[in-house]
This record gives sequence, structure tokens and C-alpha cells, in this order.
Amino acid sequence: MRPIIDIDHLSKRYDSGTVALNDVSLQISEGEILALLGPNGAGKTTMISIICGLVVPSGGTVRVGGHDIRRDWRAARKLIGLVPQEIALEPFEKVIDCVRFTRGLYGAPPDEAYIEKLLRSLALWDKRDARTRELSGGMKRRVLIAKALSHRPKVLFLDEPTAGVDVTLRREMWQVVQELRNDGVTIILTTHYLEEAEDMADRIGVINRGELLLVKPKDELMGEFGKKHLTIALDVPLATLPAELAARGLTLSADGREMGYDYDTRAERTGIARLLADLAERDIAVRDVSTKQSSLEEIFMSLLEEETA
Ligand SMILES: Nc1ncnc2c1ncn2[C@@H]1O[C@H](COP(=O)(O)OP(=O)(O)OP(=O)(O)O)[C@@H](O)[C@H]1O
Repeated sequence: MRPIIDIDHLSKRYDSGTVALNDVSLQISEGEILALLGPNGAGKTTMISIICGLVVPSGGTVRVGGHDIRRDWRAARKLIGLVPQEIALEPFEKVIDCVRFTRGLYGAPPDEAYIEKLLRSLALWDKRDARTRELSGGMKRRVLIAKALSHRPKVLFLDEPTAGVDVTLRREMWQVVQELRNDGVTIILTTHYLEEAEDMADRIGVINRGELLLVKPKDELMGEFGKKHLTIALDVPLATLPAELAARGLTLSADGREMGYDYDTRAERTGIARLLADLAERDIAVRDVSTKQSSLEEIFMSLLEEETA
């Protein structure tokens, strides 16, 4: 399938000399949710701004739905909606009017039925005649999404959609994003919340210092870089760890009540069955076992560390 977004050797050097993007290539398929992760200043907003036609690239090309964003910008722009990081709304304007107005800016003819459907889907229909300044922070963000979707784009960019939003609202936003995806909208979001990427994205791209370090399906990323930690709670505390067990990578907690074991989820044999059998042979009674998968946060930190090492 042809990608809806095709980024080819994209670079950006600002006039100040900062290289915000360095030779980034990336293809995004229709209908996927891609999360871009990266520390402050990594180049995420620059990338989105170039695709949306707000920043001129220094090199490389971007196609949206097959249209070159520079040569064929009108056609490309029609396919794109952008929810910016900062909330900027006209305070005295009514919700429905600002959505209608944005649709007009894109040159789309009025379509009241669509606007109603959109506002209903974002739980804003009851607030349609409210002035935007009367809305809560979460509602304002939903108005930004409604504006970005007012011309029925195929691709939606969400630049840190839940920055500064509380947990309940954040989950509400995730719900909205899932529903949009079910409607076939391709979504690219940037986030600092790894939990957000972990919960929502199909694929995760990691950007650092203008370079795209990797892009992988989330499950693959978690599986590939993820380590699991096994905790074995003991019935009777152990004074010391038998040398043979220590040699196999087992550790003992200071109080002797728990053993720990890190293993690689990729390994064909994790050795856990053998380990438990060994403990039984040594009459070490096990009270409980639990495992913990390393989080995306840990994976992300180790990737950045690897890069700076
Ligand atoms: N208009 C500009 N002029 C000069 N330098 C800029 C400009 N915009 C961004 N930069 C620089 O480019 C680099 C990338 O910035 P960018 O905003 O793309 O990062 P980001 O990953 O979106 O960061 P954040 O997570 O903080 O939003 C940074 O070093 C930033 O200071």
C-alpha cells in the first residue's frame, strides 16, 4: 500500500545554525497511529511543521497522499489537520463558529451536518453556542481537534495533545484518538508521556538531536528491547545465595526474602523452568513468583544512553 506520508531524506537547518533535522526518512501508512518520542528540542515539532507547510525544509522531500508539500502544497494541505501544542482560541467566539470558520479557511463549502457530527463526536455539541473562554482546558483542546478536523483531513497531527492535562482528561483524549482512528484517520502524535505512546500507538518513532533513531511497531519494540524481571518470593529467608545460583544471574534481596532474575524476552529459552526446578531440588520453597516487563520509559532511556555512550 502506498504510504499516506512519505518523508525522504528530510533536513532542516535554521538560520541560527541549529540543525533540527538531519536526513530523516519515514513512511507512514494510512490509518496508523504513530507516536514520535524524543526529549525537548529533538526536532519533533520541526518535523510536523515542515509536513504541515509551516517551516521550509533545507533538504529532502515530503509527500502527503502523493502530493509534494512544496510543489503541490494546496492539495497536500487539504489532507492535513494540525492540533498545535499551544491553545490559541478567539475567546469571545462561539465554539461552532470557530469550527465553521476554520473549515472555510480551507476552502471547504459549508457542511452543517458534518459539523454537527464532529461536535457530537467530541462531546461539544451541548457547548456549541458557548464562547470558547467559558470552556474548561479539556474542552478547549477538543475544540482545537474539532477545528483541525473541520475540513475532513485524512491525517491528523497532534503536537503533545495532553501536555498539562489531568489523568482523566488524558484518557478521554486517548478515547477520542481511538475513535478517529476507527474512522480511518491517520494520526501522528508527539508526546513526552511514554505511557501515552505505549497505550495508543501502533508504531513508535524515537527522535533525538534531529535524527530518527528508530521506528518500530510498538509490540516489536517492547519485545525486542524489553527485558523481564522475575521476582521469586521465598517461604523461608535465605542467609546466603548458593554460589551456583549466583553464577546463573540470580540475586538475593538484603533481607533474604526475595530472589531476582533478569531475562531477555527474545531468548528462545528463558531458563525459568530450569531455575524453579533447581530451587525445588535444593528445598528452597517458593511462596510466589511475579514478572515485570520493562516499560517503554526504560527502553527509551536505554536507547538514548546507548546513543550518547
Ligand atoms: N524557529 C526556530 N529558529 C531557530 N531554531 C529553532 C526554531 N525552532 C526550533 N529551533 C531549534 O530546533 C531544535 C528542534 O526543536 P523542535 O521544537 O523541533 O524540538 P521538539 O522535539 O519539538 O521539542 P519539544 O519536545 O521541546 O517541543 C531545537 O534546538 C530548537 O531550539
